[in-house]
Amino acid sequence: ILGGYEAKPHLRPYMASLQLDGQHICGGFLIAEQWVLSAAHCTEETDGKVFQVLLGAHSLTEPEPHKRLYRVRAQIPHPGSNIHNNKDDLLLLQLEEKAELNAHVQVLPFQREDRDVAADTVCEVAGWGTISHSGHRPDKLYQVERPVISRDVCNHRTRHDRTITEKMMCTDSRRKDTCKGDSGGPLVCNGVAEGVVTAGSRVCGNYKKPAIYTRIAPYVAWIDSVMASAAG
Ligand SMILES: O=C(O)c1[nH]c2ccc(F)cc2c1NC(=O)[C@H]1C[C@@H]1c1ccccc1
Repeated sequence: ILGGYEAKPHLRPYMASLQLDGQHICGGFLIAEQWVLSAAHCTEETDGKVFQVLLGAHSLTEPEPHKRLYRVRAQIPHPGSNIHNNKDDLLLLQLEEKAELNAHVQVLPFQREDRDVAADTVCEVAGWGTISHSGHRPDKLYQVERPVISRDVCNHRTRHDRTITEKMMCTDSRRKDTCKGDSGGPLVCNGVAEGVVTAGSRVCGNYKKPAIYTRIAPYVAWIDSVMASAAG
């Protein structure tokens, strides 16, 4: 998160850190007791290794009550996701067991109505991604507020030049922005997850390259069917 600030501990009890060998790789969030939603690109370069999911954390390293690392039973990338573009950049992770819900571990509702969030709506995004252009990796969760920008503005040839589909949305990236390591986390507007930070490599904090999110509402049928089919 660039240009943001340290989050109040445990006010975002849905936040997940996807880890490999104890290292934060991407964000994610709890959408059901046994399911985390993240970004499919985060599984590239992991050569088939399965993530572990840290829930209930504020600090990545310090011992905290209710902080717990969960094993993952299944990782299901959206079938349309691929390494060449940001399309269908979603990943569902089924935890080995139902997460123990408490004040620090909670599910975040996601938008089920497929309608664009109005431009200028101020949403919030949090993560353990880089907090400086030099790539400093924080130990604590950071957050920032960002206004939604219209798809037409985001698709301008000087911005993302017609690559933003109706299944994506954008936020202004002038100074305050998401960055590497924040991918997979939720864009929260009025308390509801509307988007997932895309994990394609992207410059951060440059107003010419707005942040891109996969909108969740267009994928409700896929999410529900995967969760229903794998129900324990
Ligand atoms: O965050 C992303 O956009 C992104 N997209 C990817 C694609 C493949 C892939 F193998 C990884 C990623 C990845 N995450 C990262 O590189 C994480 C490791 C780096 C990081 C940054 C800040 C703080 C902690 C750790």
